[in-house]
Amino acid sequence: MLRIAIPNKGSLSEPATAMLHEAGYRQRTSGKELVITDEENGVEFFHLRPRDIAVYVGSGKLDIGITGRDLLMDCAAPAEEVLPLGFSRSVFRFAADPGTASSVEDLRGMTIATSYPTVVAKHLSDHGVDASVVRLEGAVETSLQLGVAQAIADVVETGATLRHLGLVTFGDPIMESEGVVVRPAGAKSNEAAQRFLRRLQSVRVARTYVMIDYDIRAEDVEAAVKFTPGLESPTVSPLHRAGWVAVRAMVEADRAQQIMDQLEDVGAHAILATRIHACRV
Ligand SMILES: Nc1ncnc2c1ncn2[C@@H]1O[C@H](COP(=O)(O)OP(=O)(O)OP(=O)(O)O)[C@@H](O)[C@H]1O
Ligand SMILES: O=P(O)(O)OC[C@H]1O[C@H](OP(=O)(O)OP(=O)(O)O)[C@H](O)[C@@H]1O
Ligand SMILES: [Mg+2]
Repeated sequence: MLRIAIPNKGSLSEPATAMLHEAGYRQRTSGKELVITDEENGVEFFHLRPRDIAVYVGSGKLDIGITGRDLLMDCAAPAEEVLPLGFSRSVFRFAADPGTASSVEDLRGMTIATSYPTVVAKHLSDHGVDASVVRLEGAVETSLQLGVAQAIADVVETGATLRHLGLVTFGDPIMESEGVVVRPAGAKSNEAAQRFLRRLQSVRVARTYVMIDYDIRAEDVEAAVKFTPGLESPTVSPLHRAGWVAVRAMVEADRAQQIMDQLEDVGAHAILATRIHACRV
């Protein structure tokens, strides 16, 4: 059985579970189930704290984990990212009261509060900045008001928390993160692990593309397929109505509306965009 760690709570939990469900794996029905066996797929899921996942995987106790790239970096366990998953995206940044600092160099001699002390210490040392790092579990922004630190380094998703407190970010982003699949560093590839990765990859592709179908006069098809070249080549089939064809091709979901406008302009009719539930390409 493939033993896989998945986040039991927090920002990663719900999107990770949704992706695994789409990939055809049985998921827990109650938040209290900590270990789930999916006999049919030969997989056992362990619901663990996101911060602990790379530690378990790095120690070799579990074969695979889903966690955040920033959490992986912060725990410094011998685990490595093998597949980015595209959800729980965030940017990790310095922030402070306006006027405190404008670059990482300005932090020399200051105290920085963060829940990711390893990531911050490495960034400071990479920039040759000598500063203190205080580790806090959460609500890191409040440490400024309470005088525990002069600056913070924290996850910024929408920026609403910082705006609410009148804080500003400064310096280059420390890192960009998203949900990732991790394996023990240097782990040998095996068929079960590869199959799991292929399934998740197929969900990513299915989410990235939509299927576009349209009807068009045969003489206009060359103009239209320029906008819908497909992954290999679009499917063009004859229609019962003489002189007309139907075209089918995958396009990037975030460009679908723009492409539909272009297809209309070259004479396409009955243009449909359909979500792809699963795919192997
Ligand atoms: N708004 C956000 N707040 C916190 N983490 C976020 C956010 N958006 C994305 N993430 C990512 O989620 C992971 C952190 O998840 P984690 O469960 O440890 O913290 P959390 O979602 O803040 O939950 P909690 O604060 O309840 O522990 C990191 O990889 C982080 O980059
Ligand atoms: O940019 P935003 O969309 O405002 O999101 C970022 C905020 O969300 C997280 O806090 P969380 O709510 O997880 O509380 P915590 O600090 O206790 O972890 C993070 O630590 C920031 O404070
Ligand atoms: Mg949090």
